Parts: sequence; C-alpha cells; structure tokens
Amino acid sequence: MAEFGEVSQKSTQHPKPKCLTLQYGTAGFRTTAKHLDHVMFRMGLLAALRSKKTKSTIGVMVTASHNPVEDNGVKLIDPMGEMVTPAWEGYATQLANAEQEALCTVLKNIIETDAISMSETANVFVGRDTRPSSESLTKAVIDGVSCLGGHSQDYGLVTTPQLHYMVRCRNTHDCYGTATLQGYYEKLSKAFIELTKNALNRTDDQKRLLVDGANGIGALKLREMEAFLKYELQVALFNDGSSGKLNHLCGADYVKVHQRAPEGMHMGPGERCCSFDGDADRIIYYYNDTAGRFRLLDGDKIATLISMSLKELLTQAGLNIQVAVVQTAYANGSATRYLKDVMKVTVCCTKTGVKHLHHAAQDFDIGVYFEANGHGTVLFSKEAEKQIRQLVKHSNANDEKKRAAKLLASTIDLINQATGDAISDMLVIEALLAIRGMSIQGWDTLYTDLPNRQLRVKVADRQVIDTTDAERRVVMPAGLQDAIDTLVKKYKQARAFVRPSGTEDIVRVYAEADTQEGADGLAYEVSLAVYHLAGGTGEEPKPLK
Ligand SMILES: CC(=O)N[C@H]1[C@@H](OP(=O)(O)O)O[C@H](CO)[C@@H](O)[C@@H]1O
Ligand SMILES: [Mg+2]
Repeated sequence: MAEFGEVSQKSTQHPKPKCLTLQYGTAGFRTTAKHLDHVMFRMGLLAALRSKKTKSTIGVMVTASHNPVEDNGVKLIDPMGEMVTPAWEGYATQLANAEQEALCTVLKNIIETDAISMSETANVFVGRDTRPSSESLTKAVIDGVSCLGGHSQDYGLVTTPQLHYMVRCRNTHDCYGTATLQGYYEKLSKAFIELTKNALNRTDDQKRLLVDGANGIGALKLREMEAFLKYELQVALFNDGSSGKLNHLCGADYVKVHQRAPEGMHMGPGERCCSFDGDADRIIYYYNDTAGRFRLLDGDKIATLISMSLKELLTQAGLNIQVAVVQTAYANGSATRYLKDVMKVTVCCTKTGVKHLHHAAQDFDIGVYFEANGHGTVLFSKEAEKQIRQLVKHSNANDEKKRAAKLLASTIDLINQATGDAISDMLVIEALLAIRGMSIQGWDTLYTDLPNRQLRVKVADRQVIDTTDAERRVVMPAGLQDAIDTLVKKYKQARAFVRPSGTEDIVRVYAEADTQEGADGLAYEVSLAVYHLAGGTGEEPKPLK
C-alpha cells in the first residue's frame, strides 16, 4: 500500500521514546506532554482509519482535562459524538506502544482485522484546550491524518464537549445543529432564552452566577457565548486564564476533591457558584451558607434536580415516558436513596468512566447520567423526543400540557446529548432553578449527603485488584473484600469500596458513614487493608487528622 511509505517516513519525525508504554485509559491517553508527540501522530492515523471504517467524521480532542498544565492527552470521538468504541481503544493502545519498526505492521493488522477499505475518504475534526503544548501536538495529529490521505478540519481552541457536538452535527448532516461555534452558541442560547421566559420576575440577583473557569478553555468559550445569552444569565467569571495557572487551586476537580471553594473567587453568602474543569466537560455547584460553611452540590445533586424536573414536566404534559438515573459507585448513598425511595425513579449503577454511564443511559426513554464529580448529561430516545415534539405541535393539547411539552422540547435543545458539557449543563441547571423559582439552598436541602472520604493508595501493580458488581466489590486479591466487609460493619450507615484508577497509577478508596470522623476512619482503615493485601509501596497510610 502506497500510503505506508509515507507513514514510515513521517513517523520518524514523531519518534517514540524507547520502552515507553501507555494505555488508552478511562479518558484516552494522558501523561506528561513531552512524551506524547508520537501518540498524537498515531492517533491521527487511527482517527483516519476509524473514519474510513465508519464512513463518518471522527473527532480528536487534545486535552488532559483536570490534570496539571504540564500534562496533555488525547481522546477519540465516534460518529454520534460519543467516546470511541472499546475495541478501538485496544487498537489505540497497540498503535501508541508499537516500536518504530513495527508501526506499519500494527497498522496493517488493524486494517485487516477490521476489513477497512483504504479507498474510502477520511474526515477528522480536531480541537484542543489551552495548554501550551496543545498546539504542536495538534499538528502531530493532523500529520497523522494526512499520511493516510485524510482531510482534517482544525477547530482550534474548543471545549471537549464542543468538539463532540461538532462531530455529531456533521454526521447527522446538521440535523443536530450547525457544526460551528456560532451554531453551538445560537442553538444553546435560543433554548435557554426560551426556557427562562417561563420564569417570571427574575431579578438581576437571581440571574447572577459566579463561575470558576479553572483558568482553562471553558472560561474563554463562556466569554464568547455571553453576548448570545442577552443578559438572561449574568456571569461573574473568575479564574479566566488571564493570570492564573490551569487547574491550579481551582476548577471542578479541586473543588470536589478538597470540598473547598477555588482560590480567587469572592463568594457572598448564599451566592450561586460553579466550577468547570480544564476542558469544560465537568461542572460542580456550591455556595457558602449563612453560617459561612461551604456547601457542595455535586453530580448527584445535579442528576436529582434534572430528573425531578423532567419527571414533573412529563407528568404535566401527560406523557408516559420513563426517566432513569445512571450513577457510579461514587454516588453518595443519600442521593441513591432519595432517587429510589422518594422520587421513585429507576437507578442503575455502572463502572466509573463516562463511556459506561453513557452506554447504560441509552437503554432508557430518558437516561440522566452523572458521575458524582460532575461529568454528565441526559439522553433522550428517538421515540421520547418524537412524542414530546409532537405534543408541542398538537394544537388541541390543553395549555398546561402544551406548555410542559414546550419546556421539555427546549430542554432537549439545551442539552448536549453527545457528551457531558459544563456550559450546557450549567444553562440547564440555571433554567430549571429559574423556572422552579428554586434557590441554591432549596436545591441543596432536597437531601443531605452522607459524609464521605476518598483516599489514594500507591501499590506496586494496581492491576492486582479486580472488581465486580460495577466496581463495588473486590474479587482479587483474596481476603481484601472480607476485610472491607468487616471494617464497614464497625461504622453506621457505612459503605466502602476500592478500585484501581483508570487514569492514574493508584488505587482509589471510597468510604462513607454517618459522620465525617466515621467516613475518615473507615477510609483510613480500608487504605491500610489495601496497602497490606494488595502490595502497597512507600509509606504506610496514616490516619486522617
Ligand atoms: C473517582 C473519580 O472521580 N474518577 C474519575 C477519574 O477516573 P479514575 O478511573 O478513577 O482515575 O477520571 C475519569 C476521567 O476524567 C472520570 O470519568 C472519573 O470519574
Ligand atoms: Mg474533563
């Protein structure tokens, strides 16, 4: 094959450091940026192959999300804007790790195994975050695509969900929206304005939202969008990237993990605040209560607000459409209980990682999925969307039904169904709170989170831990699950689990209990069990102070 001559030749300009092995993890490849040039070139090759195979446009996003600014990473986006299918994650790992001489053989194997017709055209959309390394890494991706005769469209600086959206628009021939930034801003802001028309007498205070942009791409894009929102949302933007460092002491991950406000944000009591992560696919809300205590509203609370609102609107519209919520083991026990017992919605639990939640949510009429850390969106089945849109058109429908159906239709338009999207989720939350006339305090008190703690344990090989039941139970190493069960019994309302991280070289420990001391104590004791039974390295875990 003629193309391979060029691949061999060009790949020498993107050499692989010897002995470096990487894995396509929970969210693509991620490591220090200086080790990624060859990976980017090769992901360009793979994206071209995936495009030929699917006869569709494929996306390649250069970002390391909430990681430090020195890191970078890459994720592949499949035709409907979802994460690339698991079999191809395997190909991605093979390609990234092939030594220079073996690259063409690995490429040929993929082409043969998947029976890819090389005469097909290839189209790849490329986007990047604000990291200094992202620009040159993007060039490496484009080099890879063109080596296999593919065509790239470089969107430059975009949030991860914006690129997912572009891919979905292109492959639905613009039915989903127009594949431009302007198209994205117009579609979302139109739906937002439509929805907020239903919130009467909103004051400027109620329209005000403090946003922590994590010094990243989300801040830039929110600024671009502001004019489209016609003052229906009045954003006070902090950590906008003009001086601070990306993700440093700010952003959704920092706020969630440390359960503390980001640096650089000036919060008055009761003011509604939110944080994006470094590529704006995660969002977390929070506020300081009147006693000055920091209160976090995480992905679970977001899923609760959204599913509750959708359910009520469906009832008002007289539509018999099922709403389900998909969570992971990290969902707070109180959230799961509230959804099941009070709201009576179907709740299902999947493994960690957006792709698992997204996949599970596709099984329902309306699948609301959120990780506790704020990754998430809502998926509407074709049939559910059709019923809602038909009711909007139906001139005989009575006023209340029609109004509810219109609200549902605008909510569909406001949600980025391709993937979790901080900007889109923020607008959905703002609109729903406004329509309900609900304050952040009111939303917060729907249920009270059980105190919880997450810890990390270093072990020689995290793959020695094997889990089952959506990562809630350990199968290997022997004895670890028994040890956890015994420890959990010592605490009230307690739950704990451990799993190997898919993005970092650590084992994660999660514990919750009726008090913070309990959650901390249990998390510590479970960490010790992991350390002793799963080959801990370095210092033994210490109790939390
Ligand atoms: C406990 C936790 O927050 N895990 C995160 C983290 O995955 P780990 O596999 O736990 O490292 O990064 C993923 C990608 O961003 C995200 O989907 C997930 O929720
Ligand atoms: Mg992210």
